[in-house]
Amino acid sequence: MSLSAKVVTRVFQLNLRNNVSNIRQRTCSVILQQPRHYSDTIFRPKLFNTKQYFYRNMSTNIAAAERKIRAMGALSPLDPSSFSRPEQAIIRHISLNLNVDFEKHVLHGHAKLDVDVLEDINSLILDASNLKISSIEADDGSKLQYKLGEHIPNMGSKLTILLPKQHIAGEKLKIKITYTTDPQASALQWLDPEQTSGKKHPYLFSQCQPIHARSILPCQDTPAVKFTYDAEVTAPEEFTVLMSALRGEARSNRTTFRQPMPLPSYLVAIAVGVLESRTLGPRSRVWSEKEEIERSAWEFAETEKYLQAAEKLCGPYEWSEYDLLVLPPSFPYGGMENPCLTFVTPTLLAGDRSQADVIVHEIMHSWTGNLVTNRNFEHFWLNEGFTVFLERKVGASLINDSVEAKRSRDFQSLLGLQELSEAVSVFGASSPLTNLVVDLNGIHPDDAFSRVPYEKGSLFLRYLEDQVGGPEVFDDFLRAYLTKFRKKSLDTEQFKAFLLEYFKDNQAIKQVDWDSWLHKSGMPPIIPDYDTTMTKAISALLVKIDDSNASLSYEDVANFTPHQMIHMLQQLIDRPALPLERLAALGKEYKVNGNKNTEILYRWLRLCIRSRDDTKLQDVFHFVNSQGRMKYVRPVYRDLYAWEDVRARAIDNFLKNEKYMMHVSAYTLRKDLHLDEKTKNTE
Ligand SMILES: CC/C=C\C/C=C\C[C@@H](O)/C=C/C=C/C=C\[C@@H](O)CCCC(=O)O
Ligand SMILES: [Zn+2]
Repeated sequence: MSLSAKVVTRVFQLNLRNNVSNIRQRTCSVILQQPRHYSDTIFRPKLFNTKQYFYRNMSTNIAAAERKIRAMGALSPLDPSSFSRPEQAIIRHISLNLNVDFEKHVLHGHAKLDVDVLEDINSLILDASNLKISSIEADDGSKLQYKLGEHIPNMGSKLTILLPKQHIAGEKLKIKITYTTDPQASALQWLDPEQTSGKKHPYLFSQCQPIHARSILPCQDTPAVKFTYDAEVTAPEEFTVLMSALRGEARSNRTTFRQPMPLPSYLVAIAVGVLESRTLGPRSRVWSEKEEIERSAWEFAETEKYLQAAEKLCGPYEWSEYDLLVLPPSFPYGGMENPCLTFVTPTLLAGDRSQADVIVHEIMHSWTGNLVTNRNFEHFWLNEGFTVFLERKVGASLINDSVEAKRSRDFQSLLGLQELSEAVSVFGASSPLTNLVVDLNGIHPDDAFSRVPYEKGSLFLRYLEDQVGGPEVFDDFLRAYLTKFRKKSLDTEQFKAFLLEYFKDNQAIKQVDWDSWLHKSGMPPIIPDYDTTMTKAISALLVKIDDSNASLSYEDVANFTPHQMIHMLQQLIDRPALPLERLAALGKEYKVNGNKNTEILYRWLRLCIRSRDDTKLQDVFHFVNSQGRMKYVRPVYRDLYAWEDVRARAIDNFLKNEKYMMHVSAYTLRKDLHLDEKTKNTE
C-alpha cells in the first residue's frame, strides 16, 4: 500500500472509530424537535471517498491532517465542524458587551450565556478560536475553572467549562465569559483608513459564516443551535456601530442592539465605520460611507418592492427591519444575509440595478437560511439551493407578462447551469464535493464552498416542482415547509421525509431518484427542459463571432440586457480561446473592455487571460487588487495560475496584497495558488 493510501485508510479508521459510530447512534430530538433519519449505508462509503479526494487533491500536510482528525474525536455528533455538544446543554440567549479597539485591533468585553441543560452534565463545551479568556464566572459571581484545548488551525479550540457540581436536565445555567479577540480573528477584517473610501477613519466588519463566529465570541458555533441576542457596543464617538439586530439607542459612544428572533451563530455580525444612511422604504435603510451613499440609495431603491414580492410567496417578513450595508471593496462575498442588515459588496453598484438579483437572493434568505436553517454545513444546499430557487421565482413574479416571466426565470436558470458546470469542472466531476449533501468530517466548510449547493440545489427543487405538478402545487408545499421548520434547523433527511409525507398521494414523487440527486457527484441526473427563447440571440451571435469573415459591431448586442451580455461572455469563456485580433474587436465594439458592470468586466478579463493577451494583464491585476469578491477573484487567480508565463507574477501580486484581504479570501486563494502557509511576501 502506498503511503498516501495508508494515511487515507488510517484517517478513515480513526474517524470511523472516534466519530462516526457515536454520531450515528445519538438522537437529538430535543434540539431538532424531529426524529433523526440517518442512513448509515448512505453516509459511510461517502465518508471514505470525500477524504480520499480531500487529501489527494488539496495537498494537505498529511501528518497535520491526521493530528487534526484525532483531535476531532470529541466533535459534536450534530456537526462535524463544531466541538460543542448542544445535545447536552443548549445556548438560548447571549448578552454581549464589547468594546471596539481600533488601536489594538481587538474586541474586548464579555458574553453572558443563558443555557438550558438537556442532559445531566458536569461541564459545558463551547467553540472558541484564539480568544484570550480572562475569566469565566457562574451566575453568583464565583469563578469557574476551564480548559482551552489545543488550537486546531482553522477549527479553533474546544473550550470546556468545568461546572462545580452536576447539573441535571431541565436546569438553567448562566455563564459569563470575559475575553479579548485576537487581532487576526478570522471573522474580522480591520481596515486601515487607506482601505476605505473616506481614507480618514478605520473600519471593521465581520463575516462569521460558516464557522468564524467562534473567533469573536465563545459559543456553540453550529447552525444546529439558535439563540436570541442583545448587545451593547462601545466605539469611538464618530463611528456608527451596526449589528445583525434591531438597533436601539446610540448614546455618545455606546450603541445597544437586540435580536428577538433566534438565529444561528454564523448570523451574528458587526460593522463599525464612519457611515451615513438613506431611507429606502418603510422598513429599510441603506448604510455606507458617504462617498457611496447616493449611488447605493439609487441602486437599491426597489428594496421594498422585492420584500413585498417575497412576502407574497413566503408569508410575512419576520425580522421587522431590512437594512443594507454597502461595505468597502474587500468584502469577500456578493452579499451576506445577516438578519436585519444584509452586508453587500460595492461591486453591486453597477449603476443599472442589474445586480438586483443579489438583493432578492439576500431577502429570500430571511426565510430559507435565517428562519429555516441547515443543521450543519453538510446540508448547505437547504440554505442556498432553496434561496436561489426562491430568488428566481420572486424575480419572475416582478415581471407582469407571465410568458416573459417564465422565460426570464428559465434564462436565469440557464446562467446558473453554466456556473454549475464550471464549479463541477473545478472540483472534478467525480469529486464528492460536487454532491448535494457533502461529508465535512475533516474538511473545513470554506474548502467545500462552490456554486454546487446553490445551483444543483435549486435545480433539484425545480425538478421536484415540475414532477409534482408545477408552481401551483409546489408553492403551497414551500409555505408548509417554511411553517413547519420555522425557527428550527434541519437536515436533508428531514426535508425528504416532510416532502414525501406532504406529497404522499402524488404518484410522480415516487419516481425521484433521491440517491442520485443527493449523494452522487457531478452534474445533476436530469436537466429541466428550460425555455431557451432568451438564449437564441446569444447562440446566433456566437456563430457570428466564430466566423472570422464577419465584422463585429455594437449593433450585435445593442438590444442585449446586461444578463444576456453576461451569458454570452460566459459561453465564450467555456469555448476555445479567441484569436487576439478577434478578442480586441469584441472588447471594443461590444464595449466590454473597461465596462463598469463588474459581472461583465470580470468575464471580459477572463476572456483576455484565456486568449493570453498580456497587454490586458495590468487591467487584470488592477481588477483583483481593487475588490475582494471571491466569486471574481478566485477564478481569475486560478486562470492566471494556469497561464505558466504569468504564474510567478500572479503569486507575487497575491503575496503583496494578501495583507489587505479578509481571512477567508487569503485562505482560499492560497489553495488556488498552491501556496503553503509558510510562503510569505518578503518585501
Ligand atoms: C457544500 C458546501 C459546504 C459547505 C459550505 C458552507 C459554507 C461556505 C462558506 O465558505 C461561507 C459562505 C458564505 C457565503 C455568503 C454569501 C454567498 O451567498 C455569496 C455568493 C457568492 C457571491 O455572490 O459573491
Ligand atoms: Zn445565499
